[in-house]
Amino acid sequence: FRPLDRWRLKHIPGPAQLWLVGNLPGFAKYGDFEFFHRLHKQYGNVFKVWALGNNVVAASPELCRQILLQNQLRFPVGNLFAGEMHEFESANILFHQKLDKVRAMRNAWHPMSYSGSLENFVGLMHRAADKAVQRLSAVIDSKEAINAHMVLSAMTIQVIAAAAFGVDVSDPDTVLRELNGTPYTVAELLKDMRMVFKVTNNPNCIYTQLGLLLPFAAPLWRLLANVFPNENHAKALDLRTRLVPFAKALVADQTAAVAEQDDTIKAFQPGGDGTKRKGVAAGSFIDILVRSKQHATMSLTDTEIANQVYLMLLAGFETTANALSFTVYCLAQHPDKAEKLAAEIHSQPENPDYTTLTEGFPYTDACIREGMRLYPPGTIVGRVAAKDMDLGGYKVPKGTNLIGPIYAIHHDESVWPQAEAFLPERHLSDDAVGAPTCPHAWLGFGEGARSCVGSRLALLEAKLALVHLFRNLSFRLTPGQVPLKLLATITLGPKEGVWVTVHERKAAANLAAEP
Ligand code: HEM
Repeated sequence: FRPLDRWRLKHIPGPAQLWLVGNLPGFAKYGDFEFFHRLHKQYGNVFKVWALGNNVVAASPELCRQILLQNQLRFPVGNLFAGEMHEFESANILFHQKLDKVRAMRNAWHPMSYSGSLENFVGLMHRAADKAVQRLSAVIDSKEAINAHMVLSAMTIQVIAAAAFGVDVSDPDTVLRELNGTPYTVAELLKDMRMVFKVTNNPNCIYTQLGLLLPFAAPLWRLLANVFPNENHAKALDLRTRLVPFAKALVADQTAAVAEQDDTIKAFQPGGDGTKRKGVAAGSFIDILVRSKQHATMSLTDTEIANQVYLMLLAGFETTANALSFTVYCLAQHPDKAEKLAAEIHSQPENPDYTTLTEGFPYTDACIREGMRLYPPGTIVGRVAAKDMDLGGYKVPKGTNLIGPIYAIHHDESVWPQAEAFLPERHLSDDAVGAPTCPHAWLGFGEGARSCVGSRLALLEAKLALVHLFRNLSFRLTPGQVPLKLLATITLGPKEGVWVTVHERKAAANLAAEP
């Protein structure tokens, strides 16, 4: 495929490529994160690799930053949906190919990260974290192990559902709306949200692979996917038939409410009684986006708004749950660090407000950053070269796919001394053991004009959850989880969960002393 591109990259080192499948066997054998890590050790900071196209990899912090700051578009991905869903799918910011539209979408996301907006979510996060603590406490001091990853996913899914839709999701039986003549409940919404992640751009789906490999032939893949849908595509379509109309209906309601300047709406009214208007909570993401329509630089269509909300569900819960679970895993392995964390938590008020949370928990922050360094939920970032560029002395032509291998950079001994050790202190001082040898070495949320728009929300939620979890509880890993089995799909997650026994914190010192 694309022999001319291959020829133009022939001066760049890289592993031998097999006919037709290139380096795909390496990805299949190791997973992308580990494969890039190995190639980095073998070929240095710039190398090429063939995975559904030619890619050049920038594997040092400086070069990775260079590709992220100089280029703004990601690789195109074929749109596999037809009709109304085609239009919906085209509004996805991740792989949009028009920069002015991408900027308008990002402008619309920004208010969600303002302190005032985040402050609004703190109460909701406290309640969700309390619930997670209750679920974990149910097995205190019993021999029963619990999958912390499941509990934490349930927590982040609740927070994102409420933050995105402004919907109260505390009662699973609440009917949110009539959709296609049948009631759509909170339980179904949460189930669909879990499914969104599994079926969207699923790398194991043949049509997704074809769309990545040959995006210009998207009409053909679309035709095949719709005439001969495989299981993944059928599920992706099925859940869109509920989530997309649901998001669109809320957008329409809120548009009408904002037009009427009806700021009295405070909560979603399930079913409606004819006198109360349905609506979403003020300050929720839908509300923020709908209000952004009044500004020319942010203006999005209703379909584009619905797609951003849909993406918030996709990007917003699994990533945060994985980051948190990895941090809990590391802390369970290192009781001394967990003690230090608990000491910081006890030095602060029990239910800290937004300002205390952002300013008063440096060690908690450092634990999350260190968990995300060792196990970054986003293992790679991608861009397309906007023009010919010099990358570490190699000429890279315009249009080349560029990859920043976050996991490989985070595990590079020359950048992070004692790279495999869990050392939160390295994020607190330049003199600490294990402090990075160069700036910008931590890339958990990407960098530059396309970096993660949800990073502040994610960090706030993760921090607040740790504060609740480690105030009164401590965790021990059940045997057989070191090293942790990992699963790399769209994100990096724990393959079989993170299984722990749960104990009251006062018992932690004794536990640490146990063999
Ligand atoms: C710990 C949790 C999270 C991690 C590790 C994470 C990681 C990332 C990474 C690595 C990128 C790509 C950045 C780049 O290309 O430079 C990204 C993009 C993005 N993230 Fe996150 N993310 C997290 C949470 C969230 C949350 C909570 C939301 C939404 C509320 C979100 C929404 C997005 C969006 C919309 C983009 C695309 C931005 C664009 O295309 O311009 N993420 N994220």
